[in-house]
This record gives sequence, structure tokens and C-alpha cells, in this order.
Amino acid sequence: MTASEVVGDLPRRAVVERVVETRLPTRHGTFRAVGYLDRTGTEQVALVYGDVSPLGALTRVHSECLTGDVFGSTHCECGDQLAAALDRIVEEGSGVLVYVQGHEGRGIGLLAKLEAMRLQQDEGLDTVDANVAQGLPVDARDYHAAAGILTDLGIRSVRLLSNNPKKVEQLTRYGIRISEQVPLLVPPNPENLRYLRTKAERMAHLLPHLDQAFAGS
Ligand SMILES: Nc1nc2c(ncn2[C@@H]2O[C@H](COP(=O)(O)OP(=O)(O)OP(=O)(O)O)[C@@H](O)[C@H]2O)c(=O)[nH]1
Ligand SMILES: [Zn+2]
Repeated sequence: MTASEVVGDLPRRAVVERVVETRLPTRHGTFRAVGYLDRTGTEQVALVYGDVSPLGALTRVHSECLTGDVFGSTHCECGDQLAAALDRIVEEGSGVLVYVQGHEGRGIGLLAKLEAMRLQQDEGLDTVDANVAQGLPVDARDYHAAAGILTDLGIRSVRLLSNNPKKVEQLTRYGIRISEQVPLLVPPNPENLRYLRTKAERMAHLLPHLDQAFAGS
């Protein structure tokens, strides 16, 4: 990537192309779905609710997770976070959720994520080492397209619904100012306690609500 392509350094040419917009009624509320193509040719979508402020918009940048978001897997907390984020945005009266395709499995893809889950179940590895054991990065996600979408929507700073400081760093790198990191905590379950503990201990995720759950584990 050349310097002129980095949004945060200089937004000289579009990093995403806005292709389509439509009303999207959901069980959470009625959003505007805005569809994009990013530079890799990947289809992306943002759900926009209400009149979004350019400064301090309540925003969720959600990494795709087929197993959690669609199948309701309890291995991770993605599905619950997705629903909670949409509810929070509707309660707030405005906000945006960018659903990032290409982020599956923290960027390693669906099949490698399934293998990582198998390694956690069968070999006792944690979620970090299960990527490393496959010769893959712990986190391969790129936030260029997500930042480009927010910029296209006229958003300059966000209150980011996330527990992950690295997400804040990455969006900042691409020119999105984070005015506040808003916790997006959902109740843990017996299937994901260890997984969440690893995220807190090895990936610096801010998950203070686990302390109480760990006391009993
Ligand atoms: N490699 C791998 N990816 C996983 C695993 N479990 C969930 N994921 C993926 O992790 C991604 C979500 O990343 P997380 O680290 O859970 O959370 P985050 O999005 O960085 O942080 P928050 O904004 O706080 O939700 C999704 O794309 C999931 O598919 C796993 O065991 N291994
Ligand atoms: Zn998940």
C-alpha cells in the first residue's frame, strides 16, 4: 500500500465505492442499509439509523462471524454483541453498524477459524495459540474499508462500541477519531468463559465483567 492510499494519512481517493442504499426493517428497528464494494472487491454493508452526527456517532464496527452471528454459536459472544449493538443504536436514536466482511475468524477465514475451534476443543489450545499453530497471524484484520465507509458516511469521530483497544488503534490509524470507547459487554456462558479469559489476558480486551464470573469458575 502506498502512503497516498492510507485514509488516515491522506484521503486522496475513495477506498470504498457506494453501490446501493435501501430501507432495511429489522427486529431491532428500521435501518438504512448502505452497500459498498471495497478495493479488494469485497461487498460491505453499513446499517445507518436516524440522523447520524459527524462527531461522536455511536458506532459498531462488527467483524463478521458466521458461527456466532448467524448460527448463534456460544463459542464466542459475537451474536449477542451484534444484537446488543443494534439495540443500543436504536435506543440512542442514531448510529451506525459497519458489518465487516473479510474479518471472519479475526481475518483468517471461516475454515481456519473452524480448525482453530477444533484445536481449542481437541488439543486444549487457547484462541491465540490455535491461530499460531496453523502458521497464521493472531489477528489479521484490516480496518481500511471500515474507516473508508465511515468517512463516506460523513463521520469524522465516533463513540465506538467495542472492548478491543486494538480496534481503536486501527481505526485511528485510518483517520477515524475515537471520542470514546463504549464497552459492549454481554453475559458470558460456560462455553465461552475460557475463551473470553484468553481475550482479556492475551489480547488486552477490556472485559471487567468477567471477574465475577471467574470467581465462581
Ligand atoms: N481465529 C479465531 N477467530 C475467532 C474465534 N472465535 C471468534 N473468532 C472471530 O473473532 C472475530 C471477533 O473478534 P473478537 O476478538 O471476538 O472481538 P473484537 O471484534 O476484536 O472486539 P469487540 O469489538 O470487543 O467485539 C470474529 O470475526 C469471529 O469470527 C476463534 O476461536 N479463533
Ligand atoms: Zn464470533
